[in-house]
Amino acid sequence: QWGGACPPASLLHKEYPQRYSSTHTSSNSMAQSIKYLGQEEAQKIDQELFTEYGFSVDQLMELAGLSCAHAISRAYPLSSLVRATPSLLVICGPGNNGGDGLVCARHLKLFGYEPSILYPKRPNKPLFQGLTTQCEKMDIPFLSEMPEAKVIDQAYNLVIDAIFGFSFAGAVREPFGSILEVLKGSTVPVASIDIPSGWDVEQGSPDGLQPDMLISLTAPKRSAALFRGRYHFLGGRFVPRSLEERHQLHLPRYPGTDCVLQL
Ligand SMILES: NC(=O)C1=CN([C@@H]2O[C@H](COP(=O)(O)OP(=O)(O)OC[C@H]3O[C@@H](n4cnc5c(N)ncnc54)[C@H](OP(=O)(O)O)[C@@H]3O)[C@@H](O)[C@H]2O)[C@@H](O)CC1
Ligand SMILES: [K+]
Repeated sequence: QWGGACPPASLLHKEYPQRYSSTHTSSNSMAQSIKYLGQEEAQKIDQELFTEYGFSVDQLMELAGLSCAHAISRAYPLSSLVRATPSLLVICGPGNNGGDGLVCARHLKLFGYEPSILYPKRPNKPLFQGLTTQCEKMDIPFLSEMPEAKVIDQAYNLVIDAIFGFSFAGAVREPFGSILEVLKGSTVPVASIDIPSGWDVEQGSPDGLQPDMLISLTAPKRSAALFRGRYHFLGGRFVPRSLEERHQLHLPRYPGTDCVLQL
């Protein structure tokens, strides 16, 4: 099922009723196709948000990370956790996906969870240094190394995968290759931010990580059509309508004031 050059077209679109749309020209009962983005288009939209629309990275990262925390607390409410403490392991990579993970960890702490962070490759930029300090000041522990799979199984309710996002390419380099191998050997559910890490953004990965949850930011990427976990959420409710229309994203309408939506 993964071997072709591209996932079958039938997998790239899903039908969603436009229940909350007030401006769409079709009737409320008509279904609309959400677009699954290629890597280049995802990066182009990202750039347009900054250059044309005047957003800053930290603004969108805050909204993205906040929406991930909301989605996670919907799928795994505190009352549903199996361990005695509401412990979470958040693994952050070297790019903006890792930044989303730091923001998400901070909000989850405010929601009552007990996150710990593994952040093995830290960019030397004020944005990431600030996000790290905020987590430290909120008593979120930073681990010095990746725990073994059996330790993860005993200690944590959920792993949040904020290792790679839509700029990932090529074979996974260390230390992330070993980290992903450990995760594959663990039985704790994984919630992936934007892309299951290690997956090709468009083609997925047949023997890669198989997360229980995927939170697609802005719009799902093509590989999301191959996601087989229980929870697929859309987050990042910051896309201006004109940008959505230019790229024909056909986003489903978020309910009320919610910043996430289950697909
Ligand atoms: N508009 C939106 O939707 C918004 C999106 N946002 C978020 O940003 C994410 C995209 O962020 P991004 O562009 O910084 O890329 P991302 O994938 O995190 O990291 C790339 C880094 O990983 C590394 N690396 C790459 N390949 C590798 C390999 N094979 N093996 C090992 N390492 C590898 C490489 O680092 P290097 O090793 O070169 O230092 C590179 O710098 C997006 O998915 C979403 O989560 C929100 O924050 C804001 C609004
Ligand atoms: K990820």
